[in-house]
Amino acid sequence: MSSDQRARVLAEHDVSRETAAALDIYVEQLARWQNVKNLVGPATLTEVWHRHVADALQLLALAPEAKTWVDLGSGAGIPGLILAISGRVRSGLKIHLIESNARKCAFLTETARLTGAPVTVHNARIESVVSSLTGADIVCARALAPLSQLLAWTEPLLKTGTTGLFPKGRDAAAELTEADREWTFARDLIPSRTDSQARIVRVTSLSRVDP
Ligand SMILES: C[S@@+](CC[C@H](N)C(=O)[O-])C[C@H]1O[C@@H](n2cnc3c(N)ncnc32)[C@H](O)[C@@H]1O
Repeated sequence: MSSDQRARVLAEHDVSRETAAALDIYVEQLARWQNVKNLVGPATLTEVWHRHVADALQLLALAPEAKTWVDLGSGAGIPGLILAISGRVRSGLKIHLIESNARKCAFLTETARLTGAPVTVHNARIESVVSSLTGADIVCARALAPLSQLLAWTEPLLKTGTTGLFPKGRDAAAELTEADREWTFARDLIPSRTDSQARIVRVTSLSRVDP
């Protein structure tokens, strides 16, 4: 991992020294657990600041007032745990991390404890807990499922006022076309700051297309 990359990401996102220290703990933990638990694609570890930290931080800037977040399929905490570490000084911030894999949940719980990140880790399947989280300001998910599946999982939230922020790669347009067959929703396509081909799809006001 290059220290240039770290410095660039911290400067671009105006990260305080305290938050940088907490993000360092996250990166160290990721490397330590990766040796035995294989949490992220091994090739991405050398670019963790750009591929994972910066990719997550750009979401926080899109919803600066949001207090309650839900991150689906958190894996190694991307984006949810990184957001919680970075926003932990914001009063009232709470991020729910939903992850079905127990060893990933152990990583999330331990790293949240070490960094003071305000998270609740749900070692559960999305479909069994998401309905209990209505009222959240934001629901997000990276690298989990096509948009139509994300909308199906998050329907209870997105039809009751929650905003969806879904980072997508170059297939965003095709995923929107597919989702439009079943769903009606307002959307913005926000250019990603980490990949010129990628988009963050912001979704509000979801309802099912009338049969
Ligand atoms: C490809 S990984 C992506 C992890 C992370 N969001 C990222 O961007 O690196 C997808 C994660 O979602 C979890 N997952 C998949 N289906 C799930 C479900 N129905 N409920 C909860 N977690 C799920 C998997 O265990 C895995 O950790």
